[in-house]
Amino acid sequence: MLNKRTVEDLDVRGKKVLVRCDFNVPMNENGEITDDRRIRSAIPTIEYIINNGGKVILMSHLGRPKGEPNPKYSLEPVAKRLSELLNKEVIFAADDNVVGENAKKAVAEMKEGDVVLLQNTRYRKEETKNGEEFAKELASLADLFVNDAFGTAHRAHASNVGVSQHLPSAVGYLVKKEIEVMGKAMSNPERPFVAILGGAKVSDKIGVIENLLDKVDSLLIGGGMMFTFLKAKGYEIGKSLLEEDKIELAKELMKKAEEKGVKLLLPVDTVVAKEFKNDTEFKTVKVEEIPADMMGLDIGEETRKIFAEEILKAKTVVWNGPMGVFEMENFAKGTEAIAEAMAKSDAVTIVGGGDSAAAVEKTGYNDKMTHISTGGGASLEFFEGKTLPGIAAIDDK
Ligand SMILES: Nc1ncnc2c1ncn2[C@@H]1O[C@H](COP(=O)(O)OP(=O)(O)O)[C@@H](O)[C@H]1O
Ligand SMILES: O=C(OP(=O)(O)O)[C@H](O)COP(=O)(O)O
Repeated sequence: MLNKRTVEDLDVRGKKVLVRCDFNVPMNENGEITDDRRIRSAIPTIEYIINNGGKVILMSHLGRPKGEPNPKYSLEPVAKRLSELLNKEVIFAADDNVVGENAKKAVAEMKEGDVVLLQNTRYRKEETKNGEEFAKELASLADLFVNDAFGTAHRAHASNVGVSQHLPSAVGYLVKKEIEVMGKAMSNPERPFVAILGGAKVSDKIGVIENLLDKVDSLLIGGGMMFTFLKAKGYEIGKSLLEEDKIELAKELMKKAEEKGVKLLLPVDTVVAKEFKNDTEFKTVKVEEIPADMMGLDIGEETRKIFAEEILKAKTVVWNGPMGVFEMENFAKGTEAIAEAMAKSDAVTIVGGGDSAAAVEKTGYNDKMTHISTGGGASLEFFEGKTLPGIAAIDDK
């Protein structure tokens, strides 16, 4: 059980409550939100504070704008969507400095039940460095702090960890639910236990494999993650995604898997494309035969079968990271096949991550999963058994 104060332990009436959410939602090239699960998941905490006479000041990051204001990463579309979902006005305090004149004025004018959303916290370079000054600026806006950003709980940044040091703090309903549901599933997982890793954040996530090897029976690797491993095996991977400085680590991990008797399955075939777009020349090739001028954007048909068989034998399955560039129809089949196999299996099935959750939603198999987590990297680190800094920083009960 989570030994942290929750929003219900705070007296929010008449108070300004700063709430850290993870509104890092997938968007298309037109800046439209393609999956609003992370926004919907924040509603219970926001409504609790509104209904109990508090003032809600929301903050989040979106994407990786590298410490500079960039309209591409503005939270304005999130403010609009949230306003529709809450059926009330969400005041968007658009400040390039995050805590600037607009934000201060909007907060000063708040009445009980009002909701203000600050601009993307990653517009400030101090955010990802957990800068003390920025944390104090954020804290100065409010009386209380609630962390409900489960998807960001594996980061120690100013807007989750830093700010918590300057205000009485609690976790929100989403963080509580995620920890309780996944904690239960992971406390004594039924075996075989299969983990599936893919996606594009290769250097961020390859590190979790070491600890996962102590927990799982099989590890299936697809998505952008697969090519660093294939390169480590000595294959040519053409123009596919590669983390050059992780090749050695990939070699060590394959060796460790063998020593520990964990089945580490890599794709045997891949869908390669001329360009990173849907309407381009593409074909399926064996992983030994990736052409130099093409890039792998999905797992192939043979791999889908092998992975599905492994999933159907499992009693517990955790998955983070799409198997291919599922946003493009021609490269979505691998991801669909994994979702389908998980939906058919009678195992405990947990999917995590902003894009993975969106991918599962797109397949329509979302209702067949045991749990869809809002966190990808966060849920992986939780499965590893690591302490999540964003949760550890919150006041104990
Ligand atoms: N082979 C690939 N090459 C490039 N990008 C890929 C590949 N396979 C998957 N991706 C991309 O990975 C992204 C999701 O990765 P990630 O952020 O790690 O997952 P999540 O958000 O679920 O945690 C998707 O946008 C998808 O297009
Ligand atoms: O989308 C997120 O993580 P995820 O892709 O692992 O689910 C979180 O919002 C964290 O974002 P970050 O990986 O840029 O720190």
